[in-house]
This record gives sequence, structure tokens and C-alpha cells, in this order.
Amino acid sequence: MTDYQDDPQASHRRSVANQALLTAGLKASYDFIVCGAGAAGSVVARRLAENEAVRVLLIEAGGSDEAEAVLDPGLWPTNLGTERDWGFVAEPNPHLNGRALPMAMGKGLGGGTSINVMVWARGHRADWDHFASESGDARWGYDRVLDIYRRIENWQGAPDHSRRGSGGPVWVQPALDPSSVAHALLDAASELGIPTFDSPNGVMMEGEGGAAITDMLVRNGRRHSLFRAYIQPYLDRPNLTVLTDTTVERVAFQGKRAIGVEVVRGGQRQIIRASQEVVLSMGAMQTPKVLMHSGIGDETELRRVGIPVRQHLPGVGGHLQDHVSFGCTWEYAEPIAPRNNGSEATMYWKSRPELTAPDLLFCQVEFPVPSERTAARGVPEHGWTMFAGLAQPRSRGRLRLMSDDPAAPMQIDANMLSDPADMEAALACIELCRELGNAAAFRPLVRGEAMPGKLTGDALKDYVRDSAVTYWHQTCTAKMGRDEQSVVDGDLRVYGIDGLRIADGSVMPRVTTGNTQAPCAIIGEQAADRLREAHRI
Ligand SMILES: Cc1cc2nc3c(=O)[nH]c(=O)nc-3n(C[C@H](O)[C@H](O)[C@H](O)COP(=O)(O)OP(=O)(O)OC[C@H]3O[C@@H](n4cnc5c(N)ncnc54)[C@H](O)[C@@H]3O)c2cc1C
Repeated sequence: MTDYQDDPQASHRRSVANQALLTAGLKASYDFIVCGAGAAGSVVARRLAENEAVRVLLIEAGGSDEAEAVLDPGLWPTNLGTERDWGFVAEPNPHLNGRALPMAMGKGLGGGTSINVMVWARGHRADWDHFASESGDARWGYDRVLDIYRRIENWQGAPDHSRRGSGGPVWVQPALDPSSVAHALLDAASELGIPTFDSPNGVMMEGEGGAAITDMLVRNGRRHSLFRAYIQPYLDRPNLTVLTDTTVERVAFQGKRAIGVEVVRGGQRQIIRASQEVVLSMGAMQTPKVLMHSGIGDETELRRVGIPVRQHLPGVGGHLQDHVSFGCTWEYAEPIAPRNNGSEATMYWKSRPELTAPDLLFCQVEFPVPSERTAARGVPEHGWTMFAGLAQPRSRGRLRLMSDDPAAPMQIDANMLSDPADMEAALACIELCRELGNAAAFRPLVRGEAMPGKLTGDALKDYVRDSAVTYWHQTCTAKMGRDEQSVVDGDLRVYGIDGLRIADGSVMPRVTTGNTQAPCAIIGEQAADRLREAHRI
């Protein structure tokens, strides 16, 4: 293995030549096939390929990540709506005044981690303990997960030996030299009696929450996606083939055993076999879609679109969760240029004092981020937005096939704010945002609040419905657990099927409290551990 950072040009040349050779001589069979080179898929493929005797194929529908829009941390918004975004759109939602929300997800090497905001957020202790109790497997519990985080991180901030590691592949750094507006957020939190911490990824997420400067995946001023962290240093290996621009349509079977995948590449359909296992890591929209096209899902739903049933699993495509977010915006007194990724301070807090863990999630954005509806209310030219969301929403959505054609889009019923408890939490969230943004700490920096302003009753509820957008944290559509709605067990094996596991955001029993790429890395690590154990590799 070469360290890509030490000699990037030579490594790059070697990697390109190696991958050209491997993909030109694509084999009919590999030991393991990992579908999707996003957050979790990159981790699984790398860990399997660490054993030189194991032949791994990593398949990705999108293309290269070598683009300034990917690598420059400040350019992340410019990827939305491009070929690097799947461009999903949810159904019109009556709880959002009939709005149909765009639900971007990353397409290309790195998946979401090549177009996201780079925030590194580990999830709360309670999330991981919930995963353990749902799966009945203590290895999903917080203490074990903390060990994995220590193993995978290359932490660049203040030492915290009991919680942070420094020898792993994932370079994590606190925002370097953050903007005055990020410091103001921490000061405003203190004014309200909310504790502040050195990092959002230490003790802060073991209790009630707090505020901190953001940890991010940025190295030497460039995006450090999980593909770059895990796969890039292995691209020159003979046992890891990375196949881009290739779409997995179905899993191939012999009876109830997965024996490979059916893919479309350059307009041609072909089957590539896996002698050991197939791992689905295509994200919370595409993994359930491929499962359903493979005959794994709710039998009534499958029959409705004419797909023969291989395994009845009613939870496939159900339980869709996401962090719904509402933007509150302040106008700057004088323009302040965004720094780093433009989101350098974060906060987690509670909508009700009796809660023991945060249910609200705040990422400060150093430019205005209105929804398409609230844009009409007047957006300042220069300002900042509190991107404030529900960290533990109760509403659940559902994905449905509209046809037996894998190329056809799905019906995405995101169903945000359908549970009345979510509206209550949203109102508390906006109230807290306004207290923060109007606190004394911000006064030297802002001219005033641009939106929502002092609204009450139905007008405030209307603001919630008009401003709601996705945090891009789609998860839970093939959940891990032991009830009849569960799709995978604690070892991430698909119930009723041999040789098929899922490793991505879709297996979460509930969305984690915070941004989701770090938890997806953990899911990838857990999958790899179980695979290595099962196959003694
Ligand atoms: C705009 C945006 C901003 C975000 N900001 C943050 C943030 O700051 N911090 C954070 O923690 N999280 C953030 N997220 C969320 C985070 O990136 C995702 O939760 C995470 O990437 C999900 O990981 P995953 O492994 O489930 O799937 P993904 O990373 O989405 O990877 C799935 C991969 O599978 C590929 N694929 C899909 N279908 C097929 C197919 N049929 N055949 C072959 N390949 C296929 C996709 O192209 C993709 O590369 C953001 C997401 C977006 C879109």
C-alpha cells in the first residue's frame, strides 16, 4: 500500500494504470461484490481487500470524484442537481403545504461523502445503545462503537485519549480558524445556558447535548471523502477492482442464495458472480429498490408491479427517516465570507426539558439557505442561516416501485411532519433558533433577523411547512432488528436469504442524532468485521 498523501502523483498514475488493467480484464467471478462506492461501501470494500488473497469488486453507478466541485470544500452546493446527484424528488406532501421536496443523494465515487457538507458527527450514545437493543447484539452498543471510532479516526484536534484515535484512515479535523459568526454561535449558546465543548464528538454526545466548533473531513484544504480515506490508498492493489459507470439492477440467485449481481454497463446487461457474498451499499433509496427488483420485499407490493416474490420482507422500503430542517436567517451588518465548508459550528439540544438526550440538531450555515417557498419572503444578500432540524423525528415515509422496470423512478413518500409530535418539536426548534440568533453575541455581526420574525399560531406553523427541507439524511428503509418489519439481523444478513448483506444507511433502526456519514462508516466497519469473521479472512 502507498500513502497517497506522501507521493500523490506517482500513486495516482499507478492507481489509474492498475484500475484500467483490472476493469479491462473484468472477471466473471469475484469473492465478494460490494455494490455502491459511497460511505459504507468504501469501508467494506477496503477492509475486505486488506487481505491480499481476497478478490473484491466494488461497483459504482456514477463516475470519478476528480472534480473541483467535489474537492474544494466551499463548493459543495454546486453539486446539487448535477450528474453527481441522483436527483430524487419526494411526492407532494400535504403536511408541507403540498410541496414536493428534492431529496439529493450522491452518485459517483464517494457517494454522499463526495457531495456532502463534510460534517463528522458520530451519533449519540443513546442511538447506538438503541441499535444494540433492536438487534439483540451488544456489539452495536456505544462502548463497542466508541472503540471502532477510536480505531478509524486520525483526529487532529485537542487530544482526548479515551474517545479519539489518531492512527486510522479517516482524517478528522475541527474547522480551522473558524469565522466570527461560528464563535458567536457558541457565545450565544452560553448566554442561553447551553454548554459548549471542545468538540461535538466527545463527551457532548453522551448527555444532553451542547454546542461546539464542527469536526469535518477536510485534509490540507481538500474534501477527504470516505472513498478517499479508505479506497484511494488501495487503488493500486491487484485484488481490488473499482468499476464505475455500472448500475446494479438486481441480485442474481440460485434458489435463496445470492450468487452475484445483474448489472448494466455501457448499455450491456451482464451477470457478475460472487463466490462468497454480495453486499448492498447503495444507500437508503437504491438498496431497497434493488432488493424489490430482486423479489425481496412486501409480497403484495411486489405482485402489484408484477415482480415474482423470492422473499416476503414487508419492511423493505418502509420506515424511511430523514432529519427535516427549517432555516432561520439573519442579515449580516457587513458581509462575512464563509470559511472552510461554510458550516463551522454545530449544536444539539432538547425541545422539552425532561428529555435526557437531544432531539434537535443545528448546523450553522454561513450564507442564506431559504427553501424554494421561503425565498419569496425576501432573502438578504449577505447573511447566515441556522439550519435547524429534528434529530429524532417520529414521522416515517415509504418507498414504492411504480413498475417492474429497474430504470423507472420510485414513488418516494417522505411523509415529513405527518406525526403531530414533529410539529410540536419544530415549533420549539424555531423558538430556540430565534433566541440564539437574536442573542447579544450576534448583535455586532448582524443587522437583524430576516426570517421567520415574530410569528405565532397558524402563521408560524405555515412557516414550518414552507421552510421544511431535507437534511439529506435518508435512512432506515431496510432496518436491522428482530421484528417482522426488520430486513437484516445484527450481522446485517438479509433475512431468509444466504450470501446477501446490507451495509449502508438503510439498516439503521432509527436515524442517528446528527449527520449520518460517520454512522455509515461504522456500519461499514461492522459489516466488514462480521464478513471477515464468517469467512475467516
Ligand atoms: C448534499 C448532502 C449533504 C450532506 N451533508 C452531510 C454532512 O455534512 N455530514 C454527514 O455526516 N452527512 C451528510 N450527508 C449525508 C451522508 O452523506 C449520507 O448519509 C451518507 O453518504 C450515506 O452513506 P451510504 O453508505 O448509506 O450511501 P451513499 O454514500 O449515498 O452511497 C451509495 C452509493 O451507491 C451508489 N449506487 C446507488 N445505486 C446504485 C446502483 N444501482 N448501482 C451501483 N451503484 C449504486 C451511489 O451512486 C453511491 O455512490 C449529506 C448528504 C447530502 C446528499
